Parts: sequence; structure tokens; C-alpha cells
Amino acid sequence: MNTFKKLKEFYLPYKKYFILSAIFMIVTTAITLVYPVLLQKTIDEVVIGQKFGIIPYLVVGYLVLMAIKGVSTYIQQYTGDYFGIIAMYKIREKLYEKLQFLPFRYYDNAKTGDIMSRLTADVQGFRQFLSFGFSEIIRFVLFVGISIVVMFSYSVSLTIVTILALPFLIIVVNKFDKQVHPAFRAVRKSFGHLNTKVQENISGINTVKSLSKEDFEIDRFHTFNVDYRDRNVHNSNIWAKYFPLMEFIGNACIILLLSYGGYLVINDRILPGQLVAFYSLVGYIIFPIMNLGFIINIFSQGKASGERLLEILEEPNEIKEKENAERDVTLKGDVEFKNVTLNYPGDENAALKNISFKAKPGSVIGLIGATGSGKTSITQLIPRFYEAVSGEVLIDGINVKDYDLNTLRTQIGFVLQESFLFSSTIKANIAYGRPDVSMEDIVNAAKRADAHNFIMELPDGYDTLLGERGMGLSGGQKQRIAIARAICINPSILVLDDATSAVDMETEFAIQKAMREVMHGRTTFIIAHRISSLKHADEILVLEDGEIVERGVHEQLMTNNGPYERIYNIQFKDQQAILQSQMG
Ligand SMILES: Nc1ncnc2c1ncn2[C@@H]1O[C@H](COP(=O)(O)OP(=O)(O)OP(=O)(O)O)[C@@H](O)[C@H]1O
Repeated sequence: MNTFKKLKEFYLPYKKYFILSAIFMIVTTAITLVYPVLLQKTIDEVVIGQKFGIIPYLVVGYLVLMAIKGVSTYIQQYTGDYFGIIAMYKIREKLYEKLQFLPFRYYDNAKTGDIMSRLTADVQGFRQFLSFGFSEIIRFVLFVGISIVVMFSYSVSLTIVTILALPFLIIVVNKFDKQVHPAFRAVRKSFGHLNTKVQENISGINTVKSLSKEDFEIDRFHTFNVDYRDRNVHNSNIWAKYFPLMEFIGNACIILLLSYGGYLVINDRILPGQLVAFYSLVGYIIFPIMNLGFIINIFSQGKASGERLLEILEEPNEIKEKENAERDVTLKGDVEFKNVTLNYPGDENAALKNISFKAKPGSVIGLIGATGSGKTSITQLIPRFYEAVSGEVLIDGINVKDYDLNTLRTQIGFVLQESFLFSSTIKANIAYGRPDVSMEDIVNAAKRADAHNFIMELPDGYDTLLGERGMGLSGGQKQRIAIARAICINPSILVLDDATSAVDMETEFAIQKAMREVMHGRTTFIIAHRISSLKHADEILVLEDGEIVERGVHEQLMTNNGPYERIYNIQFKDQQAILQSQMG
């Protein structure tokens, strides 16, 4: 029940639809329960008592009741459904919002396919409960309660005989519930895994194909598919096992009723019409009890789904803004790290150890070092993608924790090694950070990023639609669109993370030229493996295992006989070797 309580903020505001649905359900149920009484009157008074004069009244009575039942079923179903749909619409909005603000840490381990299945299948599972589960419980109580009262009014002993079988039925239903809930949770989980597999495969289809791993992928999918199949089969097995058992007990109960009831009719203790009415009423008790499996099913699914939705909704977000955070200030771009140490969650080895440096507004800082040495980690602390465990990251003398996140992040531009382009127009991709920007500014940004010419050569120019992940453009072209996007937000701090590593030398040269233009007047962090990309930096930080092992300008570092000079020599020798092999 806790799960439903925790999610109440999403459905309680719409309780009026639920109440309306419940009221009309009572009307529908009441009318259904009147049928057996009418049947009893028809048999005992019209057929046996030969009072044919009341036939027209009975016919009109039946018709009126059926018409009222039709209208009330419509209202009950519509409002019940509406209650579930509107609550789920709210939950989906909240989940999506939550996903937007969850920290990077969450996404390091989260699986896209699993999140997708929570947002679709689990939301649907919970909706089923809201739309049908609640009302089915009410219907159950009404049917069983009223039927028993009517039955007692006909014959106490027959009612007692009939309900003798009920405890057996309740025990079976209870056992069924105990098994079906974990089985449902397992089905949902397995579906999440299956989704993840498909999503990863499609995202990584280039790698799959280039390494010819189609068969391997098919085998892996097969494993997940088998698991999903088996869990569904297990679930079906529980259903298949318990339903005949419930039906058997129900039928045994009816046989008992007909035997004892028949004996009572023969001995004139009850009328034949009363036995027929009894028979219908027993159906109204037994079938809801058997149907309890279906209700429990909806309930279990709703609970399992609700738990999975809560896992996202209750995920803590440690990157919070202070109440009186600095907002709407323009950053000058003075960046300082004071003894910063970073540990990624779940990793006891520090990714950054005691990092200290200062970057004046408009200066260029180069970060170089082996892969995994911590270059990207440094830049991720500036916009608070992650939080340092000790030390301080300051911008314009203020700790990044004291800034409003929006103020901070909208003034830090990133161009990554592989930029993500949305499946929309080039124009929308460039303007993504500032949708209100004018077309003139978009074109200007594209020109400065050296992207305008190739965009104009595309059939629809700036209105060209890009496929998922910007397919249809070369690596260099995508990169230039990403640079234009970064220019568009006019950032005070710019991070170029290995932005040219994926392109050829000629494109790299063109991009670097474009970037020099963009870097002007902004504090820029260049992460690069090639010395040529950062040799003009105002300060170069050389990293090893999360520590700064050397720092200075290019000329200084070249005479230091340290790691920088070693990297230079390797790269320089490489160039010499390439030149020699080309010449001779
Ligand atoms: N999100 C993360 N979760 C856990 N560990 C991480 C995460 N990101 C990086 N690391 C670890 O932190 C260390 C530094 O990584 P970082 O990406 O900063 O290195 P880098 O110098 O930028 O490497 P590269 O040149 O390969 O991009 C590595 O050991 C890496 O495995």
C-alpha cells in the first residue's frame, strides 16, 4: 500500500473522476443484483402463480433497468479511464522532468532501454490499476456483500451451505497472490533488460557491423529474449495452475447448492424461483472471488510498476542549488581550482588529486596527458556535472556551488569529441542552447564556425533535417555545427574536449581556425592529445593519474626534460617518420 500512498500526489487531485466512476459503478452493480430478484418474481409469480397481468410491467421494468444500466456503465467506464489516463499523464511529465535534472552520476549506470520501459510499460501498468483496479475492488465488495444479504433473506441454511466452500477459495486466491506478485516484478525487470539490449544494439550498430558481430549480438539478444519468455511462461504457469483450481472449488460449491437447494424445493421449503435466483446470486459471489485473481493481477502489476516509477522519482539529486544562489550574473570567466580532489561514486581511487590552477578571463588553458589521466574530469567540475569531494572550484571568486545551475551552465560552452546532434533541422541544432536566437545570429555563428558554406550546399540549407545522431553529415561537419551551437550561447567559458581528434588533418586545421575565432575573449580549456592543438595556450597543464605533474607555456615545457617534452618528441618523431615514409 505504501507504493500507492507515495504516488498519491499524482492521482488524488483527480479523485472526483474516481468518485463519479465509483457512484455509477454502485448503480450498475445494484441493477445487476436486481435481475435475479426479477427472475425469481417471474418464475414464482408469473409462471407458477399464473399472474400473467404483471408481464407488461416486468417487461417495461427490465427495459428501463437495462437503459439505466447502459448509461451508468458508460459514465462509470469513461470517468474511471479518464482518472487513470490523467494521473499517468502527470506521472509521465514528472518522470521526464526528473530525468532531465538527475545528475550525471545517475546516467553513468542507468540503462536507456530500462528507463524507456519504465516510462512506457510501467506507467501503463500503474494506469491499469488506477483505471480498473480500484473500482474492481469496490465492485467485488458490493457484489459479494449485497448478494450474501439477499441470499440470507431467501434461506439461511442454503446460504450457509453455499458459503462453506468460500474459505477454500480464499486460501487458493491468497496463495496465488503470493506467487504472482514476484513473478510480475520479474517480468517487468526482464522487459527492461530486453529493451536495453535493443536500444544499445541500435545505438551501437556501427560498431556491431564494423566488427561483424551481428551473430554475436543475435546470440546475446537471444539470451535476454529467452529470459523474458521464460519469465512470462512461469507467470502463465501460475495462472494456469490456480485458475482451474479456483474454478473447481467454485463448481463444487454450485453442485452443493443445487443438491441441497433441490432437496429444499422438493420439500417445499423454498420456491423454485428462489432457487434459480440463488443460483444467479452464487455466481455473483463466486465469480468475483475467482476474478479476484484478475484484480490481484492488476494490483500486483500496478504495485510492481509503481515501485519502478518510484525508483526514478525518489532518486536523490545531490547536485542542488542553494536557496540564495547567484543568478542572472554574467560570468567573466575567471576560473580557479583550489586543491580539488574528485572521486567518482563507487570508485575509491581518486580521479583528480589536489588540483590547483588559475585561469584568467579570456586565457587559454591546455590540458594534456595520457588517457584516463583526468583531463575531462577537470572540465566536468566547472559546470558541476560532478562534485569535488574536497577543495573548491571558483568562478569569478565564487564557489560553483553558490551559482544557480542555469546561470552557470548556460555560460559554459562544450564542444566534445563526438557531438550529439538532435534529429531536427540544422537551424534548430545550432539554436538549441538559445531557441530565441535570430536567424541572423544562427548564420553568423555558422560562419564563424566555418560551417556556413557546406550548410548552404545542402538541399534545404539551414532547414535540412538531420537523422538520429546527425547521420548524413561527416564527422568534421557535425563538429562544426557543434561549434556553431557553442558560439550561439555566447559562453564566457569554452571547453573543447578532444574536439578535433576524430577528423583528418585538413579538417582539423579548418576547425582549429574556426575555434581560434570562437575562443577570442573567452576562457578556453583545450583538451588535446596532439601538442599542435594546444601549443599556443597561456598555460598547459600536464596530467598523470589525476595529478598535475608539469605546468607552463609550450616553450618553457620544451626545455623541462619532463613528460611534455617526451610527448612532443614522440609526436615529432612520428611526424618525421610519416614525412620520411612519404618521401621515400
Ligand atoms: N563517469 C565516471 N564514472 C566513474 N569513473 C570515471 C567516470 N569518468 C571518468 N572516470 C575515471 O576517471 C579517470 C579520469 O577520467 P577522464 O575521463 O577525466 O580522463 P581523460 O584524461 O579525459 O581521458 P581521455 O583522454 O581518455 O578522454 C579515469 O580513470 C576514468 O576511468
